[in-house]
Amino acid sequence: MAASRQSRQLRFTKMHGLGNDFMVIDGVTQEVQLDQAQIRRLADRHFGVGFDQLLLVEPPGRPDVDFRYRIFNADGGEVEQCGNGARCFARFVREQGLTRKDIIDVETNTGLIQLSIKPDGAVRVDMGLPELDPAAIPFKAESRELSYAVETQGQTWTLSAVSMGNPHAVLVVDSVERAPVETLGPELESHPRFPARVNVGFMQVESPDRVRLRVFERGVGETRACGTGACAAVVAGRLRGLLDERVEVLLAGGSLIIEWPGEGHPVMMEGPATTVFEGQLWLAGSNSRRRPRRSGGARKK
Ligand SMILES: N[C@H](CCC[C@H](N)C(=O)O)C(=O)O
Repeated sequence: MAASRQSRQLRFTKMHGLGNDFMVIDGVTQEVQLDQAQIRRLADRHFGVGFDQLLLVEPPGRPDVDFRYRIFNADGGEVEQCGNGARCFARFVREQGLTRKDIIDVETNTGLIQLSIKPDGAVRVDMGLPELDPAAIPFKAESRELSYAVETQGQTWTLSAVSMGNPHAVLVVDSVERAPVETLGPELESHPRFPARVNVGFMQVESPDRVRLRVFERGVGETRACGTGACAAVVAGRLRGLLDERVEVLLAGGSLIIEWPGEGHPVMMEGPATTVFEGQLWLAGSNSRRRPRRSGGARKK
């Protein structure tokens, strides 16, 4: 029977990690059904809420984790990982009373990550092992190299290719201010050698323990910060012998601490997560059952 179309409400929280901003939705106590077109409209900074990514918190799909966490870019596409989002996720599930844990195990589309909420409110994330095999990034290359020559705009660009669950191209530049982010970013984002498209990082090495980074994100454009981009940049820089094990990554929205001992070890990321406001969405849609709220929070009529 065709469900009657009536508006339905969805609670959400607006958050950011160093200015990379998110709409976070609790899909544990609410039933969430959003299609790509709805996500794109919600991402619009004039007709919707406005965000770089939408983060959807879901119940775990396996007994050894606390939650599942899904990520959608502003263009509506679901992606594998989001570093700044992971930190905001940790803060969100605590603030919403969905957990009381300080160490949270989370399932994402590319595997498990572990989030640790520190007493000062910073969140430390084990982002897992970087992937450097071109086929797994994915990136079209004959063999694995420290860097690759990629042709576009009639020029040859030298870049590293790294996956943190999501694909990243990293270019070393003399100055992030002068880097061709607006033109080269979109060219490389959809370059045919990256079959799943790619996030494009422009890294200026100030010293072995401090870099500046701008990222043109897949499915979004340039963001104020990119957590997986910071991880990928440090991996690329270390492999090229430019960086120490612990690096401060300076982004437009602030700085992250990234630590990577080397191959065979996970990349650790530490940084802030900020809650900005809570809101209520009115969505035209079919009847929907609201999942019973967890104990202790009967909704007032
Ligand atoms: N645009 C990315 C997802 C978000 C990554 C970024 N916001 C982060 O903090 O890691 C991609 O398409 O893979």
